[in-house]
Amino acid sequence: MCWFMYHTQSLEMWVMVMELYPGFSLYRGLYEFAQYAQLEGGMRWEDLNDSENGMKEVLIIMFVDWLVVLFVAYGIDRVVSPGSGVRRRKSQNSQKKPLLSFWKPSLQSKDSTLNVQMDKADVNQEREKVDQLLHESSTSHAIVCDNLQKIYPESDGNLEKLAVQGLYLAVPRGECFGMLGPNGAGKTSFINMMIGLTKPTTGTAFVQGLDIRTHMNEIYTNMGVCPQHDLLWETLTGREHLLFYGRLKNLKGSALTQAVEESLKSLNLFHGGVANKQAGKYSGGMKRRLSVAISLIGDPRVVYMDEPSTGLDPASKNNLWNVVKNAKQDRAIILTTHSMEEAEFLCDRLGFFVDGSLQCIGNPKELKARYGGSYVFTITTSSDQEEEVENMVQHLAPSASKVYQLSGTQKFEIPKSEIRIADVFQVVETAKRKFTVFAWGLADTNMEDVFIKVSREARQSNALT
Ligand SMILES: Nc1ncnc2c1ncn2[C@@H]1O[C@H](COP(=O)(O)OP(=O)(O)OP(=O)(O)O)[C@@H](O)[C@H]1O
Repeated sequence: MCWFMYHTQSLEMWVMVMELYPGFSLYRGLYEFAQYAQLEGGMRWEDLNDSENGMKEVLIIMFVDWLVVLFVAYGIDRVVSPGSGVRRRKSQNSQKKPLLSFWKPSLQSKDSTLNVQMDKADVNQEREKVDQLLHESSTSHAIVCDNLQKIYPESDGNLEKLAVQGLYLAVPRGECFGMLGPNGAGKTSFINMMIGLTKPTTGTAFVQGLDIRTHMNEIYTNMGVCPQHDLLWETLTGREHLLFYGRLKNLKGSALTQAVEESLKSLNLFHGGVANKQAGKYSGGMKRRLSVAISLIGDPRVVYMDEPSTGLDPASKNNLWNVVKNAKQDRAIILTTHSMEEAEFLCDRLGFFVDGSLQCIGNPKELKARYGGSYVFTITTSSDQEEEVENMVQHLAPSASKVYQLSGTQKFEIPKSEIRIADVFQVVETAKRKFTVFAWGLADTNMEDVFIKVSREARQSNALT
């Protein structure tokens, strides 16, 4: 290499070519620096013009190299990263551009087509709605989730966890959307992404047209949250909490005072000096009501409530439901709950989540009709009569299936198409003449049956795949 340096004049062209390799040009530059280091003052700017050292060429070549590598890396990134590629293709193909520039399809919206299970017509329909909304200027939907996904990385011996899988969801203003699902289904993980506590692994969501990945600060001014666990200051009173959060939402003066007083009254925190008591001295139910009041203060357009009625007595629960029902008039509410009664009472639409993915979506009536094409027949006799009862039910409806049996109590699902209610009465009356029937009942499918059915089917299909 050094020999080469001494003979640069004759081999100038070759050296220039070799300098196109960044490693060589770096070596050449360092070599020249080293030569000048022996002189007094080292290398100066004017020395760049010295044709003897070739430093000027080295710098030009390095700059050109940097530019070329930059563009090559960008190109490779566009080709290798699927999301970017999709986005480019999409914008080329798209005739209609979204008016809101940030309402663009997220990185993986098309690539995940294969992941969508084609048999979930309602879930697919929701996805199509999201796709359509993303290409329109419509702001009718306060919340739009575009292939939202959360993966918790492997840590402390725990395996990687896919908590939310490619979720597509559009919630319009004026709707209360209920997220239902067994423990660990991913409901809280979803809410945590929506409120900015965690970042989505892929995909995104738009709240009032603002991207949760980049515009969370703007979103906060229009968002209310009732977290799963109350986040309250022990030493502040209920009123002080509401004044604090009201100010954060830009309420001032009489508007703030009025909003706080109304909020305290509506959630039964006003009378008996409760409003001026420190939150640390509140009961669990009072804390919960204060959390709900905080989530609604300042008239936020979007509210998330994670199991808001946990720990409330029946009267407080009823009161809370009325507050939420009134509150949803002009805002989008996403609510998670384990109470099917609450879900049915409050929510316009329900989504069932199992293992992080949306299994079905629709209004409570639709879901019951879809998953509940059967009656639930329950009968209690002595254990000795179980077989006879089973035969009787099989005779009544050959497709009936037993779902539960314990000490003489049996539960059957009977397809609605196979029986008339009058027939069931007749069969039971006949049975009563033969043996003792302690109790019996015939019920239409309720949301709990839907919940159990959806969870069971999803888990079975997950186990198969
Ligand atoms: N920080 C975390 N790191 C790793 N895994 C997590 C983390 N948080 C949640 N999980 C896992 O992600 C899955 C979803 O949890 P999540 O709390 O979202 O469920 P959930 O539906 O809200 O449950 P619940 O109804 O019990 O509140 C669970 O398996 C949970 O163990």
